[in-house]
Amino acid sequence: MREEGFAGVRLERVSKAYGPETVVREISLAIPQGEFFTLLGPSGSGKTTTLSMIAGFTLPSQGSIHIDGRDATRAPPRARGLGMVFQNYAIFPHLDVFGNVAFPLTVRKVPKAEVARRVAEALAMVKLTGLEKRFARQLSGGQQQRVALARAIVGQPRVVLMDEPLGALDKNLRYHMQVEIKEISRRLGMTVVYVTHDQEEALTMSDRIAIMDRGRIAQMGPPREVYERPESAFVAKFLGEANLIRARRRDGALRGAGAARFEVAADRPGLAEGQVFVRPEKVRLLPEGAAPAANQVAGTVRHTAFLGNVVRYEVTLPEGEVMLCDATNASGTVLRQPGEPVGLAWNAADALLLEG
Ligand SMILES: Nc1ncnc2c1ncn2[C@@H]1O[C@H](COP(=O)(O)OP(=O)(O)OP(=O)(O)O)[C@@H](O)[C@H]1O
Repeated sequence: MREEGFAGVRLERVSKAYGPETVVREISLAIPQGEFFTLLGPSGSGKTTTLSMIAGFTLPSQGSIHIDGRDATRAPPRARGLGMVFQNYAIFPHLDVFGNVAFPLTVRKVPKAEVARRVAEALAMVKLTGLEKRFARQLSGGQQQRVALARAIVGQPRVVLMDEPLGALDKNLRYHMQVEIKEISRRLGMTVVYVTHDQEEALTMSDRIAIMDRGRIAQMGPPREVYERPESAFVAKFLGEANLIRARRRDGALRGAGAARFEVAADRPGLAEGQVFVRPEKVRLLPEGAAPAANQVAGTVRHTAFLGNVVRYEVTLPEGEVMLCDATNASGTVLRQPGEPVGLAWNAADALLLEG
């Protein structure tokens, strides 16, 4: 049954329980055709289970799944028309590169000449032309991963599912493959549902990210939005380093860290106390100690770490809280030493008040 108006992948209040344990709770989402959508979350948060329900390997306990306008909730995996790439490549050891990539076509009995043409195209796309006769054991990890990718796209599926496909690769190759996967998916206009626990990977590749926490979607949005505008301390901390400074409302103003006054973007006057969130790269070191202006705190350098492009300062605030400040390593910057008093400042536009 085709639904009006929505190509892509849609989940409607999907849950999965194993015995008494519910591991995915009422997830609803709509991934439009052509979107690169990532499920990001800590281990055990339900990412793989969700992807597996979209793939058809796991049946939802409740809810429905729609692919390309059709109710696919109970359709067998092969009827869903999806491409898939999983961790550890899982390319067939008894087939050469050509055989591996041709596999989805040969099982569908596609004519030989067309198989040859489409395999050649897919291999060109992942830059493996010339390696058709090699077997898995004669390929590097990255090359095996490309074979898996070529196999997933050779049937020209509209939707491709990927579960930690780059998990086994080293950092450089990982980055290279991230760019390549993103580029290929854009060129082919594919919808990609991607699972990772690597926040940098999610930020780099995705059009939208859903951050999962114990079977639920904690927040969903474009990378920049979820990074800069987290709605909870969980999301703030999961997506990189976050300062979360305790604050209470007194006489209409937010105060904390030695009575410093805080101003935030989009204040929530109904919240009597909470945590002020600001990313370390938005925090500046003041030339002298803190002046009595809003969003300035006085502290003592506890530790410094040279990270190459930035110097990370850990600064202890009056009540013992620790704040991180990533100062750019511009030439001529004088490093502050542990034990030195410093002031820290940030803009209200870069700060949020979160519950908790
Ligand atoms: N077949 C199963 N039977 C019982 N429990 C399961 C089964 N599969 C998964 N679970 C549980 O469901 C929860 C979610 O698992 P899932 O694999 O979806 O998490 P994940 O976010 O993908 O984690 P990871 O990043 O470690 O792969 C976990 O607590 C897991 O133990």
